[in-house]
Amino acid sequence: MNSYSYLQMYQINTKDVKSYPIEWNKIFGNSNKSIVEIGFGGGEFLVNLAKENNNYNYVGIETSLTSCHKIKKKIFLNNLNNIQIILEDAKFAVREFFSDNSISKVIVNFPCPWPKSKHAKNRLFDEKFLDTLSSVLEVDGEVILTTDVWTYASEVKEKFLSNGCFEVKNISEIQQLPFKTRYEKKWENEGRKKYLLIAQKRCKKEIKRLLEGEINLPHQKIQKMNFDKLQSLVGFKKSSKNKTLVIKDIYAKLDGSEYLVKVFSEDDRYIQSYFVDVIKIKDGWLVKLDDIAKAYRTPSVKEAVNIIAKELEN
Ligand SMILES: C[S@@+](CC[C@H](N)C(=O)[O-])C[C@H]1O[C@@H](n2cnc3c(N)ncnc32)[C@H](O)[C@@H]1O
Repeated sequence: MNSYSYLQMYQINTKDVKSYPIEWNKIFGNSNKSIVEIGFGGGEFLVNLAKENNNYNYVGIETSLTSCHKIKKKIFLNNLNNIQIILEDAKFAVREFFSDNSISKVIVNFPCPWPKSKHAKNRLFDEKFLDTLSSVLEVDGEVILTTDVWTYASEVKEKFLSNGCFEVKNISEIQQLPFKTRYEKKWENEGRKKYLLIAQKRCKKEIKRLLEGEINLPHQKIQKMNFDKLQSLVGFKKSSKNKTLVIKDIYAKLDGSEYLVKVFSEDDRYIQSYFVDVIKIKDGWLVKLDDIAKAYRTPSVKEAVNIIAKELEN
């Protein structure tokens, strides 16, 4: 193996999964429960945890590609087979990729508290995410949060209490984490204190997932294309309660046999940008989600394919 081959390993390509939620026990080849770390940063905590206790499967979720590269190197150097990582927003990933009652612990070390109200939408622990946690954690499963901001710990505690499905077991100052993280060091150097909050699941809320079961490539066939409509699709916008889609642009193949429609869409605050392909076939046109620039087949993505087909049908 050359020195960078590990970059192809340990990461689930979540857009290529055949059905959701992901069957983690098949991936790990055992029946262990999962421990999930959100925002693992340099990966120090998750890698040491996985080294110490082999009775769990460990899944790390990050939005930073650099962090994913860093942890993969550590997993490889430690020869661990009990960690997989996901490059994705944790609010989406925890809800869509984990089944009910399947996680033992969710660990979050030093998340950004996003204190300004204009950034509130970036905060991890919102009402919907707490509902997700109540669903995916096993009974008595725990959320373990470490933060350097006391007001943040107190706010999150209040959110857990008002959710009604959690008992807050602990909220206190701690001296150190079992394994030091990069941000723990950083805040220690600045003389900041550390606080630990543990919330334990007591009951479960029903949640609605966007991706569930087998996900087929959305497609529609049309007999005859209205070429005037094709041009006017740019700028098309449709919004409903939890879905928005906007057609941004259209690219054509020189011989006119294929068009790529660039779409932005949003489901429940999860934004995706992708292409819908309109291709000439023997007896008409095929409108389908382009399978190269991958997108999750969420309700708004399926709707985009249907709307484009309907608008273009002559
Ligand atoms: C302040 S750093 C803490 C990193 C690490 N836990 C530590 O203690 O050193 C927060 C990390 O969370 C990640 N992050 C932020 N929002 C996220 C989200 N919605 N889903 C997954 N990771 C997220 C960031 O990329 C960043 O690496």
